[in-house]
Amino acid sequence: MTDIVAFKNVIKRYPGGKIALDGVSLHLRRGEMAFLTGHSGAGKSTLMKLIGLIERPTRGQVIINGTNLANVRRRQIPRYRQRLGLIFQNYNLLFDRTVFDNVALPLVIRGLGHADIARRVRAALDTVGLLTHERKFPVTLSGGEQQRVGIARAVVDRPYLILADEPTGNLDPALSADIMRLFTRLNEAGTSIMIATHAIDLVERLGYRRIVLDHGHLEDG
Ligand SMILES: Nc1ncnc2c1ncn2[C@@H]1O[C@H](COP(=O)(O)OP(=O)(O)OP(=O)(O)O)[C@@H](O)[C@H]1O
Repeated sequence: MTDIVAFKNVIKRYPGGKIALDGVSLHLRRGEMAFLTGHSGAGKSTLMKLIGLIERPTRGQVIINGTNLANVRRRQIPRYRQRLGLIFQNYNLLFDRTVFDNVALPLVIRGLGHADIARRVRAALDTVGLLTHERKFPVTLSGGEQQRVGIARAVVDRPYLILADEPTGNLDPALSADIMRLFTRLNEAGTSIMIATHAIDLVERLGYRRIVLDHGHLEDG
């Protein structure tokens, strides 16, 4: 089983009638990194939401790491999501907690011991280059640093798949390039990654696979 993500003829129709994905079949192989691009409204976020079980497909199958998501019941969703690294444009950090506590959150929820948490949080902060910032509060960090805290939190529990929706949407080109390099390194360390982005120039420079959506249809992939 080499696919980490498999979509089989997936249709997503929102209440109200909008068809956001119209018969999408795609595969992301274990260890692969790919960029999801396409015009605004093409269906990128919808595709990500189906993987994150934030939405369910109207028809078709979504199979993640060998699990058909149709078989994941509502009460099992938090546990399912624990092994995904979800990264968003607006970082979703807790501003009343330190960098360390933000990154530690998934491990605290999972009930790990203090020593284990400290070791893993520091390893994740080291990966994103923020080891010296662990006692700071997010508000004192730049946008790029805040996004790196979000990435550290997403990778701290060793996800098998990182899903990033517009991770550089609020960053200038230099910081965006930094964040993309960070994803490249995480991928080289073995994590499968899918990144939805409008930053076509960056994607082209990096030379990874592009999955292109156009009005809910797949162009390539
Ligand atoms: N909850 C919803 N209810 C109804 N329609 C929705 C909902 N979410 C998205 N849509 C519609 O589905 C289509 C695809 O939206 P989606 O957010 O997946 O696109 P996108 O490619 O991520 O766009 P963007 O690049 O602007 O974020 C759009 O027409 C959008 O208006």
